[in-house]
Amino acid sequence: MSPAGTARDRIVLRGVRGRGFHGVFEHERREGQDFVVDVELAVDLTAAGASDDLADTVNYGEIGAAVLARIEGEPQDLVERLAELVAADALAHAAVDEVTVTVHKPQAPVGVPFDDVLVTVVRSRAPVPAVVAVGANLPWGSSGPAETLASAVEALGHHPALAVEARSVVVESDPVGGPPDQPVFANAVVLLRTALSPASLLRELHAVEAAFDRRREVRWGARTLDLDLVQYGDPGQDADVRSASPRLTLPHPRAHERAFVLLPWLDADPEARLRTDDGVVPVADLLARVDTTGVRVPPRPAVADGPDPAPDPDPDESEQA
Ligand SMILES: Nc1ncnc2c1ncn2[C@@H]1O[C@H](COP(=O)(O)OP(=O)(O)OP(=O)(O)O)[C@@H](O)[C@H]1O
Ligand SMILES: Nc1nc2c(c(=O)[nH]1)N=C(CO)CN2
Repeated sequence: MSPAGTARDRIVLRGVRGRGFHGVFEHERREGQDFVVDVELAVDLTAAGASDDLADTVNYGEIGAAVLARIEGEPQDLVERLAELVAADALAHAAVDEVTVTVHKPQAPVGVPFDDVLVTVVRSRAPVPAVVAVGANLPWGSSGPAETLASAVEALGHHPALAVEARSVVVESDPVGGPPDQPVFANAVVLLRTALSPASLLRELHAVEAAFDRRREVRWGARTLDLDLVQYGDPGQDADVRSASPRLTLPHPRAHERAFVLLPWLDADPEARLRTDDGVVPVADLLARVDTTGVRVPPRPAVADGPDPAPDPDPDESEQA
């Protein structure tokens, strides 16, 4: 059974054939032979089925071209290695949750009559860090925005495919953009770890929004809950996913200029870094560049109960003394 949140739909490309120079023996490296590759991708096809838009799925032509480039590319000793490289290429697509790759080597030097020799690898994603910005400025039932954020983070923590690693302080922030006269926002940032693909993670975030009655009527309008995927993967290791698709843009295109994201993010992770047009920049530096006047951090609760502080001297009495 697929792990929770992992796509059950499939895109299958069979029999991509090319001449390669992979193999352990010198004559294989010199003369080359045919390699045939099958690829099966686990991708959620719901959005593409509804929109009829190629941007909502994985283009099998791109997958085929990448497979052929690997077959014809740098020679590897083992078909296992070739399969591993094809699998890694497929998992670089933001919509792919899992991949199964079979490499056939029908002219392999087996030494006996045979039909085919093949290896199959099944690869899913290793868990990676992801950063989610949460916001709310409408009540949800009897719950105020800050309470809703706490419940939403709890819901994320209960998801079997998500681990909540840290959560920030909840800040109060003046609305940025959107219709005038909106209520103030509660904003926070959550650090997750997940093996879901970016596309599946966004789908699960949307499901949590829907559970809190999120409605999309006006751009940047008031909302009971908003969950934005700010970053997927670690840019410090050059291992973050970049995507220009309007359905899922990564990193989030406005995070670097939003004090209501940067300030709580720095609270949750003082070492945080974000990829921007200027490269990978510490969030502390980005925060220093933006206007933070509309974002208010609640006072920290006292560490321990102690005696009440001495009252301020009454100014009238001091004057009389
Ligand atoms: N990184 C991302 N995180 C969340 N949604 C994204 C992202 N990139 C693209 N989107 C798309 O943006 C669309 C609008 O999302 P949403 O209604 O949450 O926007 P918003 O929160 O009002 O505005 P903003 O994107 O400026 O935060 C969604 O349908 C989603 O597919
Ligand atoms: N203060 C504040 N302003 C916003 C927010 C938000 O979460 N907080 N979200 C927006 C769209 O996501 C637009 N404007």
